[in-house]
Amino acid sequence: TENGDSRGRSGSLSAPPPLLEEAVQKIDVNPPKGTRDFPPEEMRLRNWLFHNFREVSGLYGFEEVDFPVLESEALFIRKAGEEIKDQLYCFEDRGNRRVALRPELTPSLARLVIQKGKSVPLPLKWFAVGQCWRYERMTRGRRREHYQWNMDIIGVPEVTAEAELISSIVTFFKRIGVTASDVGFKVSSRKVLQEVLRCYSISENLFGKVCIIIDKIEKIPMDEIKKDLKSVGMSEEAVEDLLRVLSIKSLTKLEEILGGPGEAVADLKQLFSLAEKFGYSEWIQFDASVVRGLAYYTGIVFEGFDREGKLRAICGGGRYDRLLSTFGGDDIPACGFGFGDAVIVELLKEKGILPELSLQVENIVCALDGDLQGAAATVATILRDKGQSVDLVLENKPLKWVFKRAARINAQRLILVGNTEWQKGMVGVKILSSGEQYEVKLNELE
Ligand SMILES: CC(=O)Nc1cnc2ccccc2c1
Repeated sequence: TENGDSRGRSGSLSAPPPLLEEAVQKIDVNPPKGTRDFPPEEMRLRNWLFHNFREVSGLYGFEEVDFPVLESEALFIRKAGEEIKDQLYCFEDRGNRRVALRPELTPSLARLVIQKGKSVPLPLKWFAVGQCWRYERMTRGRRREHYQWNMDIIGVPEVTAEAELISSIVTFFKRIGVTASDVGFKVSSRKVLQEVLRCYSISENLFGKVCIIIDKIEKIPMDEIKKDLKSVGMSEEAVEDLLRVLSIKSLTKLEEILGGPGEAVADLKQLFSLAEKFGYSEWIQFDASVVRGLAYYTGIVFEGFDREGKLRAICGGGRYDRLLSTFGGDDIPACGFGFGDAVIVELLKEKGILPELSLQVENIVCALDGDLQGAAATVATILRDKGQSVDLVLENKPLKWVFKRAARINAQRLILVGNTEWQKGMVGVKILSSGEQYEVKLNELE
């Protein structure tokens, strides 16, 4: 304040405290249920994770895209009974439009591909990192938002696309110190399911529903799975046969049971041979029980799991060749994956390999007395113009306070602007790690 009194306007005894227009009731300083704030430490970890997402995407030649968090509800209305649909964070906006906070990114990506149409030559390799939402009854105390890294290849029907995507996730894991003994990928194909259902002449439109029921195999009791499968129209025999096929863990066995080489086995054989060439064979295994909980997958599906079996799926994805056509687009083949920001952090904590990320400022600059505040600002600007980070002390503080702050912000150097030095066009420098102290001409400071 003008009179230099740091007590603020109502400091002086004469004037009464300013009347508040309305009594401000204490607001809840916590974020809404199921959501998170990102204070500096958490934000450093999130930035580190997203930086690795982006670096890997770049290594694979993918381009970043983004979409609104708010989408038309119609994008996510699917009739296969997915959990993601009955947890849709949807509402009617002031224009009476049915809208939703996106629960996943793939439908938005499909919408953008169709919108771009012929103007973007295929194949497309796009990635996105975006916040996704769900409205869960808080009974389960689970989060209502998380960030997902998605990578998608649009316009490639061959299994080389899925092999490339899995390779990119392996690269990501290796970058952050996660190995093939920590995690693996269970890989299967929904064509396995298709071939079994076809033997029982079960209609295609049941396909999505059956997948969603099977995805719950490890989450609900087996007799409930059987009941659900019968309730969508499968016979006792069909259910038994399907469950037997789903327990298969070897491709050779699968080929026997399916009575010969079909598309499913051919795709999977090609994927496993490509995995060999990419050098990630030890990371993947065939597991017929993997179907994933999204109705639109049509072929290869995969999910990253922790080998100790303590955590939920780390990531998941697969081929979705029909999604674009269900949105009225052309019949364009596509595949992709989603990688959430929650389980991976739990895994890193479990493995004790969370990165040490601290704030690192190169300089802290402070004026040794009040009338040198301007000079300190000049010094800060000189350093900043050279690309050096500076924490400029903005008030008249005792040196003890400055040293304490320098330690807290992990400053490498303390630049002291004092009268005697300033008169000679110099500043004091103290290297905080070694304690070494010297004076330097302002124009020689680098
Ligand atoms: C472990 C976790 O936080 N999962 C999570 C959290 N929020 C979501 C929000 C939308 C869709 C899926 C979600 C999944």
